[in-house]
Amino acid sequence: MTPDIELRGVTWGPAGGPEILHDLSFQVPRGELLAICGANGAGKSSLLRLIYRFQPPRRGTVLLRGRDIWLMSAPEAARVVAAVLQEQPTDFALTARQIVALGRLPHRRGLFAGLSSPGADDEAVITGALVRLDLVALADRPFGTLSGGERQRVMVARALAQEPQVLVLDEPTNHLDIRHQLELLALLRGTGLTVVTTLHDLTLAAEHADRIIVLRQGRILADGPPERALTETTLGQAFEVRSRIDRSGDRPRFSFHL
Ligand SMILES: Nc1ncnc2c1ncn2[C@@H]1O[C@H](COP(=O)(O)OP(=O)(O)OP(=O)(O)O)[C@@H](O)[C@H]1O
Repeated sequence: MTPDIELRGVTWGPAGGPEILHDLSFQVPRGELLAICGANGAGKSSLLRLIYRFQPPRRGTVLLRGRDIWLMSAPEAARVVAAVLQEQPTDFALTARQIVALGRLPHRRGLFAGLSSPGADDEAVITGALVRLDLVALADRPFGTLSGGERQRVMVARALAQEPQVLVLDEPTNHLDIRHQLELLALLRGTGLTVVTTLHDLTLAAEHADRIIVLRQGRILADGPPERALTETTLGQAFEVRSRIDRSGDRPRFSFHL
């Protein structure tokens, strides 16, 4: 089966700046939950921006379900891939429901598509996303009055309302308390969608990801199931710390030292 995402020899750097991502190649099969881990500045967010069609590679190709993402229109790509980013919208006066409704825009057709109000089908999808993220009681609250964790859940609901096949998330557990972190990862798993997410929390990544790519200075240092990708050696190289992994229990326990 064609992988949902494929990078072929992808290199990226900002215009006029140095190369940040170097010759990356990998595939993400349908339904896989892939976590991208690595130190600050390793290139994780830059990599995600290539996958949700925000920035084109300098060299190489990003394919979405076998098609070059830059040969797709922006709405076409947005019907396949939705992103939950660290930056949140600044239109604080919109209600949670209105923000989630923005997820329907790529599905509207016609000249004034963006201006028309949602139809009955859209409303059902929007309500479904609010229910899944436990936001019904907050649906009519202005976004600006919500807590950081509540806002984060609204952004995930907006992405689900987009009805994508691929979800890309940048540190989605930031701002979430432990219960909501676990719920979010269970929810991501339960969607059956292809998920690519950055995660700083290695315990969460080890427990919930099918596969982990460890990035170091814009290169793939390790790529495989958690127990193969997260080893004392790779973690030592990726984060420049001494690490110990205790695998005696039913889940790995990580400890780190300078
Ligand atoms: N548009 C840009 N212009 C200049 N430098 C950039 C740009 N985007 C990213 N960089 C640089 O590329 C490197 C990788 O950044 P990126 O945000 O991808 O790292 P990251 O792994 O997501 O880090 P963090 O864990 O801190 O979020 C950093 O040194 C960053 O300053």
